[in-house]
Amino acid sequence: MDPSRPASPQPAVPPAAGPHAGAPRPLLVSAAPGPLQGEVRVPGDKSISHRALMFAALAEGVTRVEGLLEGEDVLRTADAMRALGARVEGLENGSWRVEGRGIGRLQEPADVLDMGNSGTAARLLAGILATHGFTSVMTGDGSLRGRPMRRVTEPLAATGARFASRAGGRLPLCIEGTGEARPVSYRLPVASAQVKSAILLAGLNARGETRVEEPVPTRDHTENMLRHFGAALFVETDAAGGRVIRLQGRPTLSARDVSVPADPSSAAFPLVAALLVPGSEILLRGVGLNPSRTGLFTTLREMGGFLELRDERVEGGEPVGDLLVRAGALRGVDVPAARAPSMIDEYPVLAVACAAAAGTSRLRGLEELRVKESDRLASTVALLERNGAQVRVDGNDMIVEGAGALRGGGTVETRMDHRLAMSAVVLGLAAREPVRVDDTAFIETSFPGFVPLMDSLGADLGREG
Ligand SMILES: O=C(O)C1=C[C@@H](OP(=O)(O)O)[C@@H](O)[C@H](O)C1
Ligand SMILES: C=C(OP(=O)(O)O)C(=O)O
Repeated sequence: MDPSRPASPQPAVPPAAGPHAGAPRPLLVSAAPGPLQGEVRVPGDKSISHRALMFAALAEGVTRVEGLLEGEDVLRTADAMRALGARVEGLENGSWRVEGRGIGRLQEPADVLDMGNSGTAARLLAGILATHGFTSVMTGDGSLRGRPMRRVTEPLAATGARFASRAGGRLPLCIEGTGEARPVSYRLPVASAQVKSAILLAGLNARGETRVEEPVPTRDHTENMLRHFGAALFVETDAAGGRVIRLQGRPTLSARDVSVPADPSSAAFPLVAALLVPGSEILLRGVGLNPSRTGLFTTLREMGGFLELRDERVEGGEPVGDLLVRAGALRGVDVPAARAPSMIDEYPVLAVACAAAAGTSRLRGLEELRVKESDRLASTVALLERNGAQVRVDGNDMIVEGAGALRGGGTVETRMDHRLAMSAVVLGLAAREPVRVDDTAFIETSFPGFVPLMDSLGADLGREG
């Protein structure tokens, strides 16, 4: 349903000003000097962090958020909520204080809202802005300006909001919001938590019931957090696993404290590195285990990976646990398409694990990878091919011929894509020959402190500059 992306993910116009407008940060990654060992906690969950700031800004009262991801993507959301009149302050150690304004009471921003590299920030915010009675303009960096926005503007237009964008529905986007919004009823044509969330956020300031039907379940952090802040939200699940979500419009959201678990999508990188670097054993603490996010863990176990959950508990309404990972031989795997939403951001690093495994892997139903920070189907194929692995695309499936070992030796183009950059680092740590990564700067969008964290486990990155 989205207009096709340009063949090249290169920006049509220069990147917006921001940390990534600077010089690229290349890295040469050699095989880890020894086993990876130690205990770490990866940064806070990106999806939950964006939502915590947005809901807190729409709530009445003061919300404290603990463990917020202080990555570039989430800081863009913090800036946007400030520009809309909420008081958002970073305290110390990942603790944040947000003084909300209440639903429908955000103020017109004085300038263009720059959402940087973040699809989640842009799409969820579009939902909020659609049902506020002022006009705003949103842009992003060269990657985000290439990503489809019609998937949210089309359903949101049913509220009465109006949108004007660049050709193909791309940013910059002008949003003429309405304070008298009609509620939307929509069946998602694509499995996207961002689209679902944009509609629900718009529904907060619409009179009556907003209804979203998702044939394939996607991450449910928006639903959980809406309930946590006091909205009346009802979810029905059908026999095939599809869901219908109904939200009563114009609730009063009340400030509530939020505790953000460690991001399972970030944990994926040290996790796969530890499986692949011989002799490794690491413990990943406090990892989010919401079942809508754990597809990678299931898949790696099916490949024979040693992943042991310890001390499973509930923190801030989300299941979390410590994950013990031990290196060992992996075998190829067939990943069903229905699992894709629960591990959508983990395919590049899973593909690295598949290339190192023995036997063929088939990763099915990956059409959504084409519209991420880069065309991740193409960029993951290039990552593997440049480093001596055999891989091909068949329709929307990726087929990786695992050789039982990684050669390396390639230069990886990361294409403004943090997950590609981190997957390339993991590949380099487990390969025979060093891997050159053209730019690691974008890692800051989701995983600040990635290089020092990997070094604390013994990766010894950047030895050769
Ligand atoms: O809702 C969210 O927080 C996210 C949803 C996913 O995107 P889609 O909704 O496009 O699948 C995911 O790729 C992204 O990193 C975060
Ligand atoms: C796809 C991703 O994020 P977003 O859509 O928020 O840019 C990601 O983090 O892998």
